[in-house]
Amino acid sequence: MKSSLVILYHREPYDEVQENGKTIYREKKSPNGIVPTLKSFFANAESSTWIAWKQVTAKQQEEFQDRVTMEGWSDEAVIRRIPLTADRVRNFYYITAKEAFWPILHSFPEHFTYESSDWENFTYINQLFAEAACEEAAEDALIWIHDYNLWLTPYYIRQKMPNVKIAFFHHTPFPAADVFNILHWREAIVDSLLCCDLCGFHIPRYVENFVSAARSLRDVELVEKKPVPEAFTPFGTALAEPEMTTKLKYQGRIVNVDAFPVGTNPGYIQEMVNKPSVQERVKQIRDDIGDNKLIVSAGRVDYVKGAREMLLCYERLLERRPEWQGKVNLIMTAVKAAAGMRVYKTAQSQIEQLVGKINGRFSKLNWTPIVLFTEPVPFDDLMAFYKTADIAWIPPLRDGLNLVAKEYISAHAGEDGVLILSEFTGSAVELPDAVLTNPYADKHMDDCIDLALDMSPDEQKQRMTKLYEAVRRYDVQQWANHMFREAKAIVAEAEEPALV
Ligand SMILES: Nc1ncnc2c1ncn2[C@@H]1O[C@H](COP(=O)(O)OP(=O)(O)O[C@H]2O[C@H](CO)[C@@H](O)[C@H](O)[C@H]2O)[C@@H](O)[C@H]1O
Ligand SMILES: O=P(O)(O)OC[C@H](O)CO
Repeated sequence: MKSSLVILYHREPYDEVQENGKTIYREKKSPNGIVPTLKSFFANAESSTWIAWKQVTAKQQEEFQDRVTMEGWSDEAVIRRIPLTADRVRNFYYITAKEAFWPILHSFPEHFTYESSDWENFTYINQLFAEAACEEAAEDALIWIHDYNLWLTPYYIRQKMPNVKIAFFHHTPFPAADVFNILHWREAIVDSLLCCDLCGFHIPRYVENFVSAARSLRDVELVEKKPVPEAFTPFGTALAEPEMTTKLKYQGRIVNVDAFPVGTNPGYIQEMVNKPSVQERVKQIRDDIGDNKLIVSAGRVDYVKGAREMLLCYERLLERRPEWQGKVNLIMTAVKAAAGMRVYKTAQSQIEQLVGKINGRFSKLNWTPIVLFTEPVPFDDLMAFYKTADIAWIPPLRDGLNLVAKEYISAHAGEDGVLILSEFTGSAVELPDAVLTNPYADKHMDDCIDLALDMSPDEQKQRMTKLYEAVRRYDVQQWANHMFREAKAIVAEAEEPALV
């Protein structure tokens, strides 16, 4: 049976492990916010397919099962796997995506490496995804593609299925045109994105960046521009935009562009936080640290995440305000996206060295300033950290959105807590009641941690109530609904008789 919804995301929605000679599918452990987001509505969807790659050996390839279903999910939710050799995965994901595209997307051109990239392999794998999508999709299906790893799939799909609906969502930032255009393959990428019916981004700034990149390379007509929706800050912060393009025209086709930031699931997070096992963990942590202030900083190891800037600021805090020595604890998670990525080695050793230095310098027999986790933390523990923490410190130099901010807010349900959030995360333009910080400015970082540590319970509640409202108003279901609504509107638009 063909699917009415086909999702393309490069990762599979589960970890496949062998236990006692049997294949077991387990919840993913990696610190990736996209898989749980997509899974939350895919698992119950009717006639849907998720397409991902799967690394295989030559032997595994012989008896490879390309379509699987998950226990507890709808039988009509199928996972279609594309078998790839280790070499292809390495060149596609570890190198071309992470060493060439990632630094450009996050405006770190100094990390961009052209020589090692394998564009041919990238194109080939994108073609495989496109072919699989066309095999799975019904004529009137919606094909929803996620992230830059699959930048070229819209082009190949459009060639085979000229009338199918294609939507693309960017989970990362989209950089300014002068940074994007460093990519040698920029025309092919833009041509492919212009084959979509809808190109979605987290925030208006990324939409505008995409539009200016597209217009710098192709003769694209700007059809419609509007003031940004109320949910976004229109001015006054680093990523604010007052207006946003909503429609482009290229080679006779309309390309809708839009900003709809991914949401979290506040109800589920509340349920998790209130579980007896999590409550017990919260109590344990509190018993361990007493009245100390607890700061949590959760995320993956990445030079874009601002871990170095945060650690240096924390060190300055302990120097500047020695009264906090022994009175504050920082729990930090810095987990690799996948094992063996050379691009993150420096970032990881920098974090480990700095943590070692700060702990070595300030620890007392009964107090260690930082506890660092470099392995994935079980979800229950993460929830307990969020709930216990007086402060969540989220300092990225760049981040598409940042779901940890929304998860922390949800865990506190508008009651208490302080969120320090970098202005360079997409979520900053949705969450103006956070303590917005500029991780490029030491003094500003210092002022923000002081403000957070000294904030009165009244001010905490006032800010967190508004933050919780924002997170609940636009949760993960709203995000998916937004997308499906737009897809429907596209059909209606296409079916409207032409004006004569
Ligand atoms: N130590 C740990 N162990 C286990 N899990 C952990 C963990 N630390 C964090 N996590 C979890 O991992 C997720 C990370 O979320 P992010 O928003 O940072 O997304 P991510 O970087 O995967 O991807 C991208 O997609 C998302 C969603 O679109 C964007 O917010 C983001 O900017 C973009 O890079 C969170 O859900 C968090 O709970
Ligand atoms: O590195 P991954 O596989 O966790 O994926 C990265 C996301 O797609 C970033 O937006």
